Amino acid sequence: MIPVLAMENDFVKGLQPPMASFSAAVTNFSGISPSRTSLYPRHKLFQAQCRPFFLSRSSHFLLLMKDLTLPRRRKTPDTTICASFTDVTSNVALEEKLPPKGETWSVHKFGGTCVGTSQRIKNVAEIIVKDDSERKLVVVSAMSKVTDMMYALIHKAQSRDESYISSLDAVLEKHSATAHDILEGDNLASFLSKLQNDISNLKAMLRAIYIAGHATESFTDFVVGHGELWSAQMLSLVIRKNGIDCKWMDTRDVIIVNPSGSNQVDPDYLESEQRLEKWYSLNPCKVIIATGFIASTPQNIPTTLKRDGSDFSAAIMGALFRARQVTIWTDVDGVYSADPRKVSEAVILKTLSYQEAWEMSYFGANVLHPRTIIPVMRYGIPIMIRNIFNLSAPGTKICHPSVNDHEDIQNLQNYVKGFATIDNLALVNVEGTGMAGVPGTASAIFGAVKDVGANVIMISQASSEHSVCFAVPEKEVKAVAEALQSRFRQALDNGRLSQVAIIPNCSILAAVGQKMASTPGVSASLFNALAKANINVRAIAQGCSEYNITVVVKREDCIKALRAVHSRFYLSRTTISMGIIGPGLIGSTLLDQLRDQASTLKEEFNIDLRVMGILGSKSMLLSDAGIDLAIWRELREERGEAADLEKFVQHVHGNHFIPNTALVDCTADSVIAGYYYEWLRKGIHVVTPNKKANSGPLEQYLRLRALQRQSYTHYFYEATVGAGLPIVSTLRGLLETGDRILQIEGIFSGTLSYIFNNFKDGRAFSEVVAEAKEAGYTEPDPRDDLSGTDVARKVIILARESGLKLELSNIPVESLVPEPLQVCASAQEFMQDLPKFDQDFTKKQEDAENAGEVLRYVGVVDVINRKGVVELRRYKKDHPFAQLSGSDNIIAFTTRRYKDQPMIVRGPGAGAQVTAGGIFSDILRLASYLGAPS
Ligand SMILES: NC(=O)C1=CN([C@@H]2O[C@H](COP(=O)(O)OP(=O)(O)OC[C@H]3O[C@@H](n4cnc5c(N)ncnc54)[C@H](OP(=O)(O)O)[C@@H]3O)[C@@H](O)[C@H]2O)C=CC1
Ligand SMILES: N[C@@H](CC=O)C(=O)O
Ligand code: NA
Repeated sequence: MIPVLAMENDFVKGLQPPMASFSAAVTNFSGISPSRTSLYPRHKLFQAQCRPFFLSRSSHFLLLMKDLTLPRRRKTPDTTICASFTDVTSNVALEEKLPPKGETWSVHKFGGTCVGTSQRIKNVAEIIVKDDSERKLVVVSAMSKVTDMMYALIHKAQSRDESYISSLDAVLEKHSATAHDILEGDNLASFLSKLQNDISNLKAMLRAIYIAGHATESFTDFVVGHGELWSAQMLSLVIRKNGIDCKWMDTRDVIIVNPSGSNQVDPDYLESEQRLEKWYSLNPCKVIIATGFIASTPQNIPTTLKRDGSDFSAAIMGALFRARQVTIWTDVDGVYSADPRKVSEAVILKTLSYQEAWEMSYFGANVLHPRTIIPVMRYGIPIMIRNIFNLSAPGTKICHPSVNDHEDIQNLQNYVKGFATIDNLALVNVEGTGMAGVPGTASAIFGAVKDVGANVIMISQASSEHSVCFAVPEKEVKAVAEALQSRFRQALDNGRLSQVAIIPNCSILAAVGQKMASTPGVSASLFNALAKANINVRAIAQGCSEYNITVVVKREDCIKALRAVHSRFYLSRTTISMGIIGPGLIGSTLLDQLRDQASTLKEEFNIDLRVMGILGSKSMLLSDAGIDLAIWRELREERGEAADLEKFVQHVHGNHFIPNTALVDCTADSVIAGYYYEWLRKGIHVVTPNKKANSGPLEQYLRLRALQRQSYTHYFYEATVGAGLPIVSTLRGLLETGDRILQIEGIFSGTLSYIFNNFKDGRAFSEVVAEAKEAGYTEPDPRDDLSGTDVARKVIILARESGLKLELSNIPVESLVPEPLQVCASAQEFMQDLPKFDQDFTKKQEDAENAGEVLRYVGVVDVINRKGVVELRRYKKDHPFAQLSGSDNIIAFTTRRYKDQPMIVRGPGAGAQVTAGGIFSDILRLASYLGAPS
């Protein structure tokens, strides 16, 4: 029995060749006789030429027939027609060899890019060969671009473009070159011969299409499916070369589908299963390389699985084999929580439920097409999305959610998996009092929409029933509006409907997640994030499916909205947008420390610090996603712009996607310090080593601290005293736990400590000062250290912290700056002239030395007497203050609890590393206040 399967009726346009000749031609060729004799009785077949154009177990034949009865003036289809047949009669006695029961099969699908080059085909083979733990069915797509090339052949042929011939040569060349790269000997020869044969058949078929000026759907499907046939054969030969028991499968022999609506097909599982059993009985093996994308109709006409066909093939095979797992190999690490081109923080999702994957793909995320999920979902077979170019990435697993997935209510990511958007939409709002309580209104509205063939993407109706609002693609909205105007003309005229309004330029933002909609707080967080980003929501829809909340926003707001909601659910609560002001010695050291520690903080503590801007006195560098701190200096050189404090602050804080902002002031500038109040009021946290704010005018200081206490905005300044030493925090700890400070006495200047620790053995004072400056201990202007001002500032900071209301001017300070140098115009001039006074300092030092004492520059906060003092004192050599070295600070807290023995903190109190470390630990303190784990 030979059913004639593919006589293309529309192609031959009613042409009816005499069956006798037709039949004879077929019989002649293959020794098989057609069963239907009623075909083409009116026409005379002039010439029939049959040859197999693809040989598999089902042989397809190409029949070129010249029909003499066609009127001469008709150019198309001229005198040649085509038909394809499938021989399903050669009923070879089948041994019942089914895919072995009890054996685990896994299904793998490799897309076009995975088999795009010879090397990639080898890589795929390696992945398959390496793991022999289970039997595998491997679905392959055509090599990348080949399917497009094949469609182009059809297009060219039917548009009578002769270049289809050279394009076909290119197809041949591509596959032949690949085969030469990966195959050898008999394998190569047999593949090339099949390839050559296919190409000459295709040439004949394309010629027919060229003549006809038309290609039917099944002809097209037949031609385009060749890419898969060739890639599957090549891959199977490479795998067999590795000694693996491997066969290739033309899935047109196995997967049977029925057309189901526009550009869709439904698999016939029962029939496919039977065909698989038959196929396997003839081809038992451990590894099957199957063609993706192509299938047959129940009448054995070649067809395709349409869009995303190879994924669908894999899913169908997964279901037919009851596979342990279906792995879709692609070129991305998995499914992202949002489009990574729009949201740089998008993350790869570890798991998705089938429904979530479904929803995400509906909204355009690069996930499996919903229909590819259905076959495997039925059997609960997990789908893995893996990156063939990054085998270390675990990928995304699509499966039934585990019961534990929803236990952790705190972790909102369990509820909202991802976000997706659809652009170019318009909202239609049908409004009027006449709609309420009138059955059939919705039906009339959507009936009118259906009549113009528009696709309704989202619907929302308030329970007051006064308006129905829905979204349609922008390009369809005009027709929809006209249809509604016409359908409701009367209602609009008599006022039952007040308007049919169109809101153009809209986008949909969808949040997708299992149980999201039924979990308290999730939608609140979503809308809160949108509100914070100042995004107006035009319409809302939440299906009862609970997997999706959809909002409509203005198109220009869409990416901003997407980023805002994504950050809300995916960024750590301790993501901080930071602006570093003053990339001098301390600021640049801090940036380098941040660079070195950022990934550890993110991975281990979930603290995500993003430097969004660096501001110097002349130039600044801004970034939207965070400056690459490995190259911040180069970037500043290349892309720096003129410094603008207002723009800088707006940039760092104006980013709605990052929940927290911190400005880190590493200048010594009192003007910058003057902004702290305003920043704190805006909710910007401030961290600084700059002493100017806390030692400035008392009133300003008190205002600042009062604001800090009232708000949840934080202000940290540990490095202002003792650099990285825990001085401010120690004092706070004492005070907050109810201790009473009596006195704080210490060496507060790293510079002066260094100078007096090293000013001995006949060394010149000026030389040691230069050393301290060089070591980075001094203030930007070293006179601030030598004058005692810097120490006085520290004394004031601690005094105020202890509750004393003192001004800087209340602290008597013994300056070490020689009187004549107090008027020097610059720090440089001061350093130049300082040697002139070396003798005076040497004298002081020798006097102390002769008395068995050392010079130490100390500061004292006398809390009992509510005063402070800064002076050069002499201490016996066995005094703790005499034991210091380097830039050591030493601070003794005498308190009610530490009265007999003061609490002492000692260690290096100046220098770039320790100071930047102190600022860094303030930043981390801020992160922990914001909720970072301890
Ligand atoms: N050195 C130390 O051991 C310690 C220092 N500190 C404090 O750290 C701070 C920084 O000191 P250090 O790094 O040594 O000083 P530097 O002079 O090396 O750096 C100061 C930086 O601030 C920048 N700057 C100054 N004014 C402004 C402004 N208005 N806007 C933007 N940027 C400005 C400067 O920019 P530009 O270069 O363009 O002029 C420079 O980059 C000081 O407040 C100091 O008291 C605290 C504890 C210890
Ligand atoms: N210049 C200061 C630096 C720290 O505040 C010092 O020397 O202590
Ligand atoms: Na400190």
